[in-house]
Amino acid sequence: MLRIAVPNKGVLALPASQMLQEAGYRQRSDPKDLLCLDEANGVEFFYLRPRDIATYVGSGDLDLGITGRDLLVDAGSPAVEVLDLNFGRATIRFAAVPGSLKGTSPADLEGLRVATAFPGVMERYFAEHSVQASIIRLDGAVENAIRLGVADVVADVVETGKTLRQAGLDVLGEPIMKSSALLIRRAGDELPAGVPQLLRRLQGVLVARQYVMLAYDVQQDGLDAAVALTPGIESPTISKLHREGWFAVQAMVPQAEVHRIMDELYAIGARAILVTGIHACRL
Ligand SMILES: Nc1ncnc2c1ncn2[C@@H]1O[C@H](COP(=O)(O)OP(=O)(O)OP(=O)(O)O)[C@@H](O)[C@H]1O
Ligand SMILES: O=P(O)(O)OC[C@H]1O[C@H](OP(=O)(O)OP(=O)(O)O)[C@H](O)[C@@H]1O
Ligand SMILES: [Mg+2]
Repeated sequence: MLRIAVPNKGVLALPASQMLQEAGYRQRSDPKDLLCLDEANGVEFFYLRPRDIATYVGSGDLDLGITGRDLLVDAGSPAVEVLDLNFGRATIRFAAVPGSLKGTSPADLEGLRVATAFPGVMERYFAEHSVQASIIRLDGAVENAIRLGVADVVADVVETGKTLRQAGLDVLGEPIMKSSALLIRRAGDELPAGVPQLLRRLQGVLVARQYVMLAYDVQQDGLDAAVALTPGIESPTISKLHREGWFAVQAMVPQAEVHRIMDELYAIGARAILVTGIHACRL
């Protein structure tokens, strides 16, 4: 039985469970449940704080886990990324009252007090940049630390930047790190049986979310140009229409580009251009 840690609360909890469900796994029906057995797939899911997940996986007590890259680095536990799950995207950034620091380079933080919920990430960062700063470890609402006189600078999660703006702070310099939700496992261990199938399923969900299926009709003289616009993954499917000289084409295209591609197909004479979603796939 594969044992997998899933965030029980916070911003990663819902998208993690949704992704597992889309991959065909059973998930808890009650948000208070801390365990869910998916007997049919041979997996047991444990719902844990995302901050603790790397610890359980690094110790080998659980086979796999879903957590943020920043939380994995912060834990300093011997766990590594298996797959980027493409949700929970955020950055960790420095922020301060505008004009309160000498500059925005790492050296400008020398001797300052930095409040953060990511002390492990910050220790690594300061060691790499040979900067001596004092790290004030807080649990949350870190932006308040400057106003309250506890710190000169904060290092916190920034997604939209709204929280910082509302606190009257400006980001400083480049992001300290970019994070997203990852599937992680213990470093150095062989992958347990059942993991390759789980990976194929999750990759199937990632692809299904990023691609759509495009179908259209085009005449013989536009076919080469149309195929160049929609090369698909292997190659597009082309079938003859009943009407002489016309063809039907089907290909997967990236969702983000579908409207540009439809415009260009239309311009070269393609018609009856239809887009449909993909629910799941194995490539
Ligand atoms: N807007 C966001 N706020 C906080 N964390 C975010 C956000 N977007 C993505 N994340 C990621 O989510 C993870 C933090 O999840 P966690 O559940 O600990 O935070 P939370 O949702 O702020 O919960 P809590 O504040 O109750 O601890 C990190 O990996 C972080 O990078
Ligand atoms: O850039 P934004 O989109 O504003 O999001 C980032 C903010 O959201 C999170 O706070 P949360 O609401 O989880 O409170 P917390 O600080 O108590 O964890 C995070 O710690 C940042 O403060
Ligand atoms: Mg938070």
